[in-house]
Amino acid sequence: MDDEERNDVDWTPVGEFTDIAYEHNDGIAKITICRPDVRNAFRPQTLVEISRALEYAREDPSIGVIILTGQGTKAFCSGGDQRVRGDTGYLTEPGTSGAVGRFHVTDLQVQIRRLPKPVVAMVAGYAIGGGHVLHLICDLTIAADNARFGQTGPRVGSFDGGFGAGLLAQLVGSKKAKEVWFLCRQYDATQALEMGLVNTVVPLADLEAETVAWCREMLELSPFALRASKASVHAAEDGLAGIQQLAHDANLLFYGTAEAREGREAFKEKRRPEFERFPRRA
Ligand SMILES: CC(C)(COP(=O)(O)OP(=O)(O)OC[C@H]1O[C@@H](n2cnc3c(N)ncnc32)[C@H](O)[C@@H]1OP(=O)(O)O)[C@@H](O)C(=O)NCCC(=O)NCCSC(=O)CCC(=O)c1ccccc1C(=O)O
Repeated sequence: MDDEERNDVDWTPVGEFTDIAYEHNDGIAKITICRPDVRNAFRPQTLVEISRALEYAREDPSIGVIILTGQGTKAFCSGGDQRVRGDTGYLTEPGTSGAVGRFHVTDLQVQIRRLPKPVVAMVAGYAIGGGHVLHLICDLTIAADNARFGQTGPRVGSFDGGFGAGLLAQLVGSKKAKEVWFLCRQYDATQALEMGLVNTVVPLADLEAETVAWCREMLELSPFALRASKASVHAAEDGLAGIQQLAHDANLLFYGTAEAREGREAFKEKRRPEFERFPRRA
């Protein structure tokens, strides 16, 4: 199978992008990093575009699940594009005197983590460095049998003390996470499955069909229960930010009750709310 032979679904492209493709089909959005010449390394533009696409998918009520992937079969993503790395972070206009860089990926990681719809990493080939962290952040990972995983930070002068270390340690244990970061080895798909890094490993030829099948299974389920399940898993892990997400989701539901509506209507009608009509539940 060559690089262009992975499409099993009749995807509809949406929007104008340079570094990614945004497509959808029947409730599923697919975001593809399209920089295969650099193993789908991301530059700031790539991350800004992924962020925009995630926002489209979030706001589109017909979308229930989002797939994040890389173009071709050689890589999901090889992390930050080292050619545009400057002394102040990653640069939007390298070579411009006084250009100030930053880590655009910081906000993107949080966006994926907080996104109230499941995000599935569909990994063929390398998920390396910041690309490995991207798959870690996704809610599920479906790996092709040619997938290879690893961090390279200490080799290239970088580290990720946020989700890249913490989430990894939660998934594979502290000793193994240190091994991943300290030795910068690569792990094949079978090892990744044994470590708990991925949900399943499938033949490369079946990757998209299998990922879409997982997505369709989720689309059969209650969207709000999926949203609350994601927030519930993160509630303890993400501290107050995790509790905030779950609590605000609970408030979303509360808004639909007669009790909450009474508060809103009483305010608008400039009268005392009649909360005594509602039970003080045991
Ligand atoms: C991914 C490889 C293992 C693939 O190897 P191989 O198949 O043999 O292909 P190559 O011949 O090596 O590569 C082909 C071609 O692509 C170019 N390329 C590959 N990766 C990158 C990259 N990341 N940036 C720029 N260019 C890349 C490569 O140079 C070749 O180009 P030619 O012109 O054809 O020579 C292997 O390629 C590899 O190991 N790549 C580097 C992986 C890496 O070190 N990535 C960067 C890690 S650091 C990072 O991702 C920063 C992320 C981040 O933003 C961050 C933010 C906040 C806190 C922490 C972090 C963090 O560090 O994660």
